[in-house]
Amino acid sequence: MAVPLRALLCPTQAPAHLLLRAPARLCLAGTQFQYLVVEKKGEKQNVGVIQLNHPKALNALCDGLMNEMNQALNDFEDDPHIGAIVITGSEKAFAAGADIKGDADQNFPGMLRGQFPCTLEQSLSGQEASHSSCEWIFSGQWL
Ligand SMILES: C/C=C/C(=O)SCCNC(=O)CCNC(=O)[C@H](O)C(C)(C)COP(=O)(O)OP(=O)(O)OC[C@H]1O[C@@H](n2cnc3c(N)ncnc32)[C@H](O)[C@@H]1OP(=O)(O)O
Repeated sequence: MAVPLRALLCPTQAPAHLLLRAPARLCLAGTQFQYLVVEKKGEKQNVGVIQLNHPKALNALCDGLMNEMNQALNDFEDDPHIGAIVITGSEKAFAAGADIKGDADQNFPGMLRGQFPCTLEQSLSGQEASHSSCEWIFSGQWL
């Protein structure tokens, strides 16, 4: 017996109109995101939105967040349906910069000398070098 596709994707008893209107919250490539909310938005579902989601620490860029960001960016870049990627923050802050609590042995001069674990920067510069068809949009500002 054929199984409806929606039953495979959303095996819940929620009413159909809720299933259709619910945002497409993603676990890209099976990844569970702890520090990000990752969604496809837009009429054509072709805008990848990555929201930093560690508001208790003002979205400080800890290793976990940066690794997840790298994963989400790569997954969107590999998705031929995505034409733009938006990176946004929380209500209070976009991001408070490097995680100065998690990396207790880090200090500002050290970070500036290049010890900052900036996988995002690596990812962005890598994408620039590739033939990416995505536009990048950052929403918000650093504190
Ligand atoms: C190469 C790159 C280098 C860099 O990025 S250097 C920059 C590093 N960032 C900073 O130095 C900013 C440090 N944070 C602050 O100065 C202040 O925050 C703000 C002015 C941004 C905001 O102040 P307020 O509105 O009073 O918030 P709050 O109570 O200080 O912070 C709320 C919670 O967020 C945690 N937090 C804030 N910034 C960071 C951070 N950068 N790394 C880790 N945690 C951070 C705090 O500790 C606290 O949490 P809790 O309530 O549990 O104590």
